[in-house]
Amino acid sequence: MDVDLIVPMKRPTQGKSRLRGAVVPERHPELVLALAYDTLAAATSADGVRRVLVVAADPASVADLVELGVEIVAEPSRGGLNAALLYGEELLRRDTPSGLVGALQADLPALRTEDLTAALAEAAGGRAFVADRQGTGTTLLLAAAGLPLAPRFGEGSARAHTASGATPLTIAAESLRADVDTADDLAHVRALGVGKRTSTLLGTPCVAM
Ligand SMILES: Nc1nc2c(ncn2[C@@H]2O[C@H](COP(=O)(O)OP(=O)(O)OP(=O)(O)O)[C@@H](O)[C@H]2O)c(=O)[nH]1
Ligand SMILES: C=C(OP(=O)(O)O)C(=O)O
Repeated sequence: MDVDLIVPMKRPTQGKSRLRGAVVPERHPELVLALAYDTLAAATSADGVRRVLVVAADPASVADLVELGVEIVAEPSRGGLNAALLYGEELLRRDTPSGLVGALQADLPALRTEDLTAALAEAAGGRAFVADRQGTGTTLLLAAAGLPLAPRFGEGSARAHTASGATPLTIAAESLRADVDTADDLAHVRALGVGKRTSTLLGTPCVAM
């Protein structure tokens, strides 16, 4: 069964504050959008992914992403990241009550379709997550078919997801663990090879998808 993914996004002017200074200040929102664009370009092309729903603090500011075939909805209130994910889950479940849903971070610009597909295969319909390369955060959380996602994103989310009974996936999936929060993370994904938008913005070689 294919998965429907929820991708949360703040306003690009406000997101990725730890990355400020990586590009000149007026291009910061463009960088945040480029990271998301490349993440979603891979996610929408991956085998095993059916729908991608972006839950945005400000849909107009991320409207460019529509050309990738994603749907964009406004988060209902300022409840934070997990509230935005729960809202996305509610919408997806309304359409497909017994389907598979997952939450994917929007800051994985080196994401390769095969890493995402491999993670979905290892999860095999169970509640599972992929920790970031530091082992503390979460880049992908998958619900068991028809059961709650129960997102616990935020600091130390890998531990919180384990404590809540989710299975940590063990595949290498390097590109799926390479989230970009800091300048060090950005250097890491540049070495792995980022997608087209981020590559063009930063002037690095592009990953072959
Ligand atoms: N819709 C929505 N998305 C959020 C919210 N908080 C965080 N996100 C998104 O969740 C993802 C993970 O958040 P972080 O990796 O901490 O990113 P961030 O908050 O932009 O980064 P920092 O400012 O450096 O903490 C990013 O894609 C954010 O845009 C929220 O309140 N609403
Ligand atoms: C919100 C999270 O993202 P980050 O650690 O990238 O801020 C998380 O990993 O739960």
